[in-house]
Amino acid sequence: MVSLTQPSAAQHNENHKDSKRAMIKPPLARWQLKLNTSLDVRDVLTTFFNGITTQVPCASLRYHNPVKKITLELGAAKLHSAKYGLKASGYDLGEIVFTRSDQFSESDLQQLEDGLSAVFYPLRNALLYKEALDSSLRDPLTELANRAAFELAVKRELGMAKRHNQLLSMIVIDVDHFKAVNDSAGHHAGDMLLKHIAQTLKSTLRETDQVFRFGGEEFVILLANANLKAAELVAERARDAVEKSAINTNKNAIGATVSMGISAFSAEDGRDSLFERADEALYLAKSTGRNCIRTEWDLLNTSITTNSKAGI
Ligand SMILES: Nc1nc2c(ncn2[C@@H]2O[C@H](COP(=O)(O)OP(=O)(O)OP(=O)(O)O)[C@@H](O)[C@H]2O)c(=O)[nH]1
Repeated sequence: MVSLTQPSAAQHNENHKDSKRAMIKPPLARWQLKLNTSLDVRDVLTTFFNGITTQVPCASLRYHNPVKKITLELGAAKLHSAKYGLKASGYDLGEIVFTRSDQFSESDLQQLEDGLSAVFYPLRNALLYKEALDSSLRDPLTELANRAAFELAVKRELGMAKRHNQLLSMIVIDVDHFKAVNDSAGHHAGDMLLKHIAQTLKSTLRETDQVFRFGGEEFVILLANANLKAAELVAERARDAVEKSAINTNKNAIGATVSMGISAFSAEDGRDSLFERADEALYLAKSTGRNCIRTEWDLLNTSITTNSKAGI
């Protein structure tokens, strides 16, 4: 049984509950049938919004789910609103607010409620699917996006960079002498340190920068709209933060340093060439002292033969 709560029923009065409901349900409208054809939250809500506005004219729909951190706005908000909390059998799906210029009548509100009953399960399924998708793209130890997420992101970012002639930089990061941490402090401490490094890296980045656990003790950062110089500044901030931080175990504090290699997108680049140059620069950083940053420019000035370290 779906229950719709109205946390701040802008104008909805409880009396409508007394109004007689039709005993025989009308056949489902075409848009209601379509609700089950997508598992994308925005698609489901867009289908719902387009459908419900054919029955109850609305200027906008705002969906807010604080638990899943989703806020969607369809249309442009107007003065009058009707707000519903979506809850059923243990599921709290957040809230939906409809707005328009003139007040909603009792019969409008009734139709909105009927429509919300139809969208509840399609929306729940889309949220569950998103959750499953998100978890398959997240590394459980560090909670960073994982390698599969990296492959999707790099494809998307390269496409954007090519289409719109935008800048894109890649930073490949490897923890220095990490094997020694495992060997001396144990795997559990190693895991805690990796988790800590992941969070330290993330904390030095902007919301729009993307950091991934590429594998083992390797991370990758993708910086949209950043050239090599800008990426170097970001990398130096992250390197410095890792060097200065440590975790406390029962016995002592354990710290680490990281080495980094950077490449910047150019028109002829694909995923592999961009990654290879960053990876070669990382190898150069490893072979010239560690705890430092090298860029693809540095590769031009060195005669060191590079072997791919992080691999593809
Ligand atoms: N605890 C822990 N260790 C990991 C994990 N993934 C990879 N490792 C370890 O990371 C270590 C990487 O060692 P190496 O590739 O030899 O490199 P390194 O010791 O960091 O040395 P350099 O990269 O040359 O500075 C190995 O001992 C792996 O077992 C993990 O999830 N947890």
